[in-house]
Amino acid sequence: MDVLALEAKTGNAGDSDKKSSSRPKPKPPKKAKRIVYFEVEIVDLKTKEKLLLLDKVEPTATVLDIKALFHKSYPKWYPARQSLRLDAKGKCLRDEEILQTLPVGTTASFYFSDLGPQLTWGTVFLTECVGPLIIYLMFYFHLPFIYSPKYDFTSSKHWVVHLACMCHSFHYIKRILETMFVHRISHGTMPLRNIFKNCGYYWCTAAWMAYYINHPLYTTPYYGQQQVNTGLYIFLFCQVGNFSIHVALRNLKQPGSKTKKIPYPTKNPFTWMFWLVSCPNYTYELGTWIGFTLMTQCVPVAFFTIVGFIQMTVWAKGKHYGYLKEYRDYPTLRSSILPFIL
Ligand SMILES: CCCCCCCCCCCCCCC/C=C/C(=O)SCCNC(=O)CCNC(=O)[C@H](O)C(C)(C)COP(=O)(O)OP(=O)(O)OC[C@H]1O[C@@H](n2cnc3c(N)ncnc32)[C@H](O)[C@@H]1OP(=O)(O)O
Ligand SMILES: NC(=O)C1=CN([C@@H]2O[C@H](COP(=O)(O)OP(=O)(O)OC[C@H]3O[C@@H](n4cnc5c(N)ncnc54)[C@H](OP(=O)(O)O)[C@@H]3O)[C@@H](O)[C@H]2O)C=CC1
Repeated sequence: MDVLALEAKTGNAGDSDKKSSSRPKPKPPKKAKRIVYFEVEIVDLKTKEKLLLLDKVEPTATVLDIKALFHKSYPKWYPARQSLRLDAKGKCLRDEEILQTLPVGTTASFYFSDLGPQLTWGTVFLTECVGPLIIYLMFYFHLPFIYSPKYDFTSSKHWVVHLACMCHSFHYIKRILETMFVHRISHGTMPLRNIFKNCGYYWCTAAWMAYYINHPLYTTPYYGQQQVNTGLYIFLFCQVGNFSIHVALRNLKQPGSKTKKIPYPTKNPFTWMFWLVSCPNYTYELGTWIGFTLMTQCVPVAFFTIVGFIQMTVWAKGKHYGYLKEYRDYPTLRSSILPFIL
């Protein structure tokens, strides 16, 4: 059907200057344009066993189309679970790549590997953020069986404890809303194991932080109100900064698009950090937790800040080197996460 449609277009274009002649000349017979179909072989990456041979694949088929055809023969491997590569040691092909633009002849071999069970990104983000929100509040309200029974449902006498609860809740509500309304995430899914890693980290550290901050014997910061206020200002400043970067990153993509671009500062001064670092959202996230550590003066919060910083540094470096590799005109002043340092 595609062939016919193509021919009809070509035929019409040629006819346009013949319209002026009084006696219509007989049309030349249409030349059938031959589609060169591809033969696609799918081989198991580990065992090198041939799993499937697709013998008449359209050249315009995408990697996702091939995954769908493979899924028909192997129902347990739905497309999001499949990784296809051209080279056993190469990178996974992206779903939107087109067969005829790949560096293959008309016979293509793909190496298949199973990525394991997958979850949507939204599910993971929401689960990892709703948990800390609820867990923290359970400690804040002194639910039974957490502290001594005489403290059940009592309220702390320290203003900083209430402020910390507001800040913590605000942070996770912001992340939930951003997941729902701001981020345009391009990966459809991520490995199921991530939910255990991420939720284990977020939920356990939230409980650990909340236990100490809301403890009836909690000691307020050493430098008093001045320290709390400084921490609060840093926290709020960085929350606005982090949100501004998320909006700037969102605006780089059209809805539904997966195309990434070099992010640049916008009119919003909080995005000017893009002059100095590749991932200012991580820089602001770090600042948020430094502010919270200062405000609460609590060791588990400092631990959470350090682990998050290490993880974000690893990701930021990966993204930074990815930008440098992909874009020759990438701004050279930028570091990964900490201006001029890291
Ligand atoms: C008191 C108690 C304290 C407890 C403390 C515990 C401490 C433990 C420390 C743990 C720290 C954890 C910190 C987590 C902080 C989380 C913060 C967040 O909320 S961020 C938001 C959530 N984001 C993430 O979780 C990021 C997850 N992303 C990924 O994992 C990867 O992006 C990806 C695996 C989904 C894709 O990787 P990518 O680099 O984009 O793709 P590549 O093509 O380069 O592939 C690399 C490698 O991964 C394999 N892969 C790709 N896609 C998948 C997939 N969907 N499922 C499974 N595997 C996938 C691919 O095949 C490659 O494998 P390889 O063998 O190298 O070929
Ligand atoms: N406290 C902690 O320990 C941690 C907290 N976080 C928080 O979670 C937030 C989200 O984290 P994470 O998902 O890793 O952030 P990313 O910066 O990887 O992604 C955020 C969004 O921006 C998009 N994006 C990123 N770069 C580009 C680009 N060049 N062009 C177009 N779109 C782009 C992403 O799309 P795509 O899907 O295409 O990548 C995604 O939708 C962080 O900003 C931070 O606030 C994150 C890690 C650890």
